Amino acid sequence: MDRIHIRGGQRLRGSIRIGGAKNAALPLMAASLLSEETLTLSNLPHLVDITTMTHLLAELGVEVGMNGHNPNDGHMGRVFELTAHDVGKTVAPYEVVRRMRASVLVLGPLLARYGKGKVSLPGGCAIGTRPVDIHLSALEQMGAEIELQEGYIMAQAPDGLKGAHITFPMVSVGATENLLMAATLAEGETILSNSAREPEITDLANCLVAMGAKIEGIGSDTLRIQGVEKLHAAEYSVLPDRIETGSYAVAAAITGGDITLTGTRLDLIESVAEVMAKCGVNIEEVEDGIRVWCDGPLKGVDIMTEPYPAFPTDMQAQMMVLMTVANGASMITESIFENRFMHVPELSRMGADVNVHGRSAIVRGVDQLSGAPVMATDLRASMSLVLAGLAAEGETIVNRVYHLDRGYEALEQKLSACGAIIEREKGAPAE
Ligand SMILES: CC(=O)N[C@H]1[C@@H](OP(=O)(O)OP(=O)(O)OC[C@H]2O[C@@H](n3ccc(=O)[nH]c3=O)[C@H](O)[C@@H]2O)O[C@H](CO)[C@@H](O)[C@@H]1O
Ligand SMILES: C=C(OP(=O)(O)O)C(=O)O
Repeated sequence: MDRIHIRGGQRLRGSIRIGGAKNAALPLMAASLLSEETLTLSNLPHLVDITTMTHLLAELGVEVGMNGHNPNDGHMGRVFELTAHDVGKTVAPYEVVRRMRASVLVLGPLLARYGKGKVSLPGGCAIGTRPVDIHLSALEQMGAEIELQEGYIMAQAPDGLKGAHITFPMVSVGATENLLMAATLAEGETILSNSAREPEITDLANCLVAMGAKIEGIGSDTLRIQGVEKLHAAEYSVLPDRIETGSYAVAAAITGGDITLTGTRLDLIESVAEVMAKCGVNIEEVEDGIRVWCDGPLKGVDIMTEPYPAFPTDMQAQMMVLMTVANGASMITESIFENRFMHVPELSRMGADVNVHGRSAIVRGVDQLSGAPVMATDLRASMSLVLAGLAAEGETIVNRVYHLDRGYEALEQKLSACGAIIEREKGAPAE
């Protein structure tokens, strides 16, 4: 199992290229199941989750052509050509789904295209129970018959999916994506009210439109979809990763550094930039990206995670680390997931002063974090430990790096190019 060694205390300076968004790329790849023609996706990031989705799609009979980079794209990401010939394979097995919850996003497309799908229940994970009840009951409202058997979702719609007016009982990114994809090929009109509005959903909707789908209300919480008979070939470039952008923005701030993040956009991280500005961090838009620098003291700011456009839960752990070295106290409230403070005990081992009370954490800033061996528990918690390590005095060793590889491409290379002392130890003995 790999580990990451970091020697903290370097001011990071330089430039980091932001990759395509993992959380946009995964649904976009699933969307290839909706058409027998080729979906060409560019700016795909180099991540384990993308490999996992590739394996799942191959399992479902999708031909995946990997075409290297697109020189005209302006991005460094990979280009995949995904062709879902009409092979009718409809089983997403446990062995793949257990590695990545986003696998459940194949269910809507399978039902819409083939009228059936058998997808392993994803189960919970370190950050919460994460049920898929909202996905299932919404698909039922479109005429799907669904049973749970031996850990699998067995779904069928022998007469095809029918348009429906669905009001989601709570905002769910995955349920909005699954239903949006399903509705593109359903009979008649579907209205999705109380939809999630994350930029990754807008990206999916825009790609579906490029494939011939009829969607109105893109970017709003009400999506109106007129089902069509078939979708066709399209080419689409994945939007920049706003969470990778925010994470490296924190790296610049916490080290008193100055980093230009290229291939990304300020409007994607507005709520994060707002918090950072209140905290005393400088952020400005530059050509092809943003510049983040910090040359003064940091100030504690309160944060509440909520659905987009509010502050994203996927930036909560990283922002908490910034607060651990800011002046004063901050209250961080996590309203999306019930168990997303797993990084707190590890940060405390590095000298942070954080107290968790239910869904809120009180962070009291300290002068200096100190390096320690720590254990990563989930993707963003892992990044928070890397960020803490960059600011800490001495050496930090982050164990269980496989979480990071799900969501951060070339992490050590990107950070060391800005002066970080960071190294991966390959195949360290199991902890
Ligand atoms: C691959 C991907 O894009 N992952 C993102 C997606 O996850 P994901 O799509 O799983 O997150 P959701 O928006 O669905 O979850 C939000 C909340 O709704 C609950 N819920 C969700 C569905 C359901 O059927 N029943 C239910 O109770 C969840 O447990 C959670 O408490 O959005 C999250 C919230 O922005 C992000 O943290 C994840 O990084
Ligand atoms: C929680 C995340 O991902 P997933 O939904 O794939 O677990 C994340 O990207 O922070």
